[in-house]
Amino acid sequence: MAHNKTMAFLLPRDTAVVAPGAVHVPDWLSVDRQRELVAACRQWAAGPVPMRHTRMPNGSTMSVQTVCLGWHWVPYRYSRTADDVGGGQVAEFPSWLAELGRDAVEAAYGARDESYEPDAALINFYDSSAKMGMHQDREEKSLQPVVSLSVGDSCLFRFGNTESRNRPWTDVRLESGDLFVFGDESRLAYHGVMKTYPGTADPALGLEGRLNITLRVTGL
Ligand SMILES: O=C(O)CCC(=O)C(=O)O
Ligand SMILES: [Fe+2]
Repeated sequence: MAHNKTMAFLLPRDTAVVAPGAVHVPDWLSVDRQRELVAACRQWAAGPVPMRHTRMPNGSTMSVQTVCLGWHWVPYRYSRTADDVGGGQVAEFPSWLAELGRDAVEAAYGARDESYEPDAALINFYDSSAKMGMHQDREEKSLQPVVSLSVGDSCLFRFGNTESRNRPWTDVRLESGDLFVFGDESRLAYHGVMKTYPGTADPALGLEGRLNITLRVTGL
């Protein structure tokens, strides 16, 4: 009762193992790093392949807008050229981003793995109404962990199980600067973004909406 709920944002959030191999590391990225990522995402979104709403096999489009690095993802495969958006060559996967991925895996699992070499990134932009349904990241031939970085508006991230898109799941609020890594037994767990919380981003980021960057090892 004495606890003042309105002050809850001042409390540091703890690292949490959400499921075996699935780790949430709050506030992992410094604000400077977040600003650098926002700038990088703006560049990637500008080309050579433009950011777009991915078209699904049934003809609908995703509410999220996406641009890829290294390999272009279309449901449900990777390719080197963006055949659904002009056919351009996908931008290179930068070595600094792979290094950030190794740092992320180390932060989540407590052990460094120099052999972790992500070669594909999906840059997702969520406007105030965008979300992403429960799905598995399973187009990769490798079961190396997926690294997820969040910048901008907070979101309600749902992390489920490997069997189906249904319960049990754990709801996690991902905030700007948070890291989420899922590998090992959780690598093929269903997950999704139920909603974002518009206007929760730090104004210092100069970003309206939410950016999420996932790093993957395609094994291709
Ligand atoms: O935006 C997120 O936090 C998750 C993105 C995601 O699951 C994906 O790109 O496959
Ligand atoms: Fe995913």
